[in-house]
Amino acid sequence: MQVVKASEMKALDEWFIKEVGVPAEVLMERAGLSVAEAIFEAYPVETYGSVLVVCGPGNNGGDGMVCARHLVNLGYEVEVVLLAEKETYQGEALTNLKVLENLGFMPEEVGYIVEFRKVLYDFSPEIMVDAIFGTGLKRPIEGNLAAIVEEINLYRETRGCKVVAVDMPSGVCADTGEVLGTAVKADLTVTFELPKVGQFFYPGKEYVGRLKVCPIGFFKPLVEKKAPKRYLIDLEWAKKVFRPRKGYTHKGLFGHLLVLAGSKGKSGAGLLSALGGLRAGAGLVTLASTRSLQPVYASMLPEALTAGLEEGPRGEVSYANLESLLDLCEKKTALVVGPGLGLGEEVKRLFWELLERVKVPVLIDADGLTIASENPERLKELPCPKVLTPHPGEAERLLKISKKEILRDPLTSAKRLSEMTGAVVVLKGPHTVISSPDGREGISVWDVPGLSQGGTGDVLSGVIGALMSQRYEVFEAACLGVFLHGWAGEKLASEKGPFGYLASEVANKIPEVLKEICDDRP
Ligand SMILES: NC(=O)C1=CN([C@@H]2O[C@H](COP(=O)(O)OP(=O)(O)OC[C@H]3O[C@@H](n4cnc5c(N)ncnc54)[C@H](O)[C@@H]3O)[C@@H](O)[C@H]2O)[C@H](O)CC1
Ligand SMILES: [K+]
Repeated sequence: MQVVKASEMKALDEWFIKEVGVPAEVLMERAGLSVAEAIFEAYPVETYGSVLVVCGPGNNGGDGMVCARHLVNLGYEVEVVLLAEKETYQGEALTNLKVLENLGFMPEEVGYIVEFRKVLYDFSPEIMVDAIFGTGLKRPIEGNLAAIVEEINLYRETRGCKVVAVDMPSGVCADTGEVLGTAVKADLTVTFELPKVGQFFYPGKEYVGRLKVCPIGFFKPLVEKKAPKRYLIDLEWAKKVFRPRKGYTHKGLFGHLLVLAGSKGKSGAGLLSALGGLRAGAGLVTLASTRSLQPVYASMLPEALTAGLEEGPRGEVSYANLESLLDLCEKKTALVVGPGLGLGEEVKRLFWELLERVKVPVLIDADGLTIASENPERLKELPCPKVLTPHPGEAERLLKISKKEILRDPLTSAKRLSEMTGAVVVLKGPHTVISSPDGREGISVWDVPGLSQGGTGDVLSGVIGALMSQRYEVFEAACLGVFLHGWAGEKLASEKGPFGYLASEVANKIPEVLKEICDDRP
């Protein structure tokens, strides 16, 4: 399923109306009806009999008006208030206002908070429908409208009223998830045709409640073609991309991942990366590090091959290893560089000269990203396909913008970094985003707080590296790796608790996730 921004949805809307010829009234009718049906399913009329529909000045309000009359048909007691003067309504919203009036509804204009409060507390609804703003929100909500939004939230808080948002919780930016001024806190958001980017990112995500995506009459094959190549990385997406294993197989078919990692005092990261690689199905994993770490790695992870390299100052791999490392890369099908690698001058020189000459896909993580951040544009000149897996702090150093700005709009930040480096960028966080230089984007369906702890990023680098070594196309390898890793974390959270599980447990959970993808195939 694709995920859209306001302008992209509007373009799709206009195209279906103007080019394909679906009347706007039909779309609004389907939209309003889908909200009424979602309410009927979630909040049975026997328990939640009365509904106050709060309509804004535009088509979001129009959806609310359609919803109102369908709720009456479903048995609810319904009142409608307009937060704009009747004269302001146009197009299909005006059509539906007139329909309401012809049906005997007398929607009250309540532009002021005192008027709104009077209607609200006289009627005391069990449900409120937020049809104030949708994807047309242009600026922060202020003045009386803000006071009304706050009153809706207070009433919901104190009276246990259920709030159902039409398309977007009013006040949440559909493109970023920012709260513009203030926002309605919904229990359920019914959005149309495709989910909106802002429904996945904080703080807006907290206002969405349960998200339900409802078709309103677009033609699916054309939507997939016309909508942007920004995908929700969920089980449906993963099942399409994942390649189950046939009967006859041998390890050579599943690639050989080389992990270049580790230095004195920073040994765990390499181990976790290699473990992630093995758990995600790499045929072979070689963990290359300093000679002094090699026996440690060999004893702790016997399933991995190990390579001991010359040790330079600071207990890091020395520059002298360049040629032997290039030989080591010969028969490999993917490379992970960076976990615990160190930041000494020799490592930096080795990092750049190695990557200028390897041809296999390379994933750069951790210290590799710190080294790259000294000259991120230089990454673009590297011949190999690249994946970067920064967390917001590493992205801050690479993009030279604040973490706050990065988190304000993760998708745009990841896109900028991808354009700058020519790499697929995995910007980690709640709903990790993935951006490819060719414009494709992914938003992970997983929001797993327990994954934000030391070592889980190392595991992810190995998981994605393993998929790259199995010859998945790098964008798909990145998205699929993020999906598997997130699902493993989600499972641990539901089995063990919200946090406290170990990075190695996340790696060890991957096979169970792979099984479910295979079992679950249609
Ligand atoms: N294909 C679809 O997805 C369909 C969506 N529908 C609904 O249409 C809205 C978008 O409608 P639009 O008229 O463009 O905007 P809104 O109703 O969201 O906003 C109304 C209007 O409000 C003004 N405005 C914006 N911000 C503020 C502010 N802070 N304060 C005051 N006024 C503000 C601005 O002029 C807006 O135009 C979509 O969400 C769906 O609910 C269709 O009904 C069916 C097809
Ligand atoms: K709304």
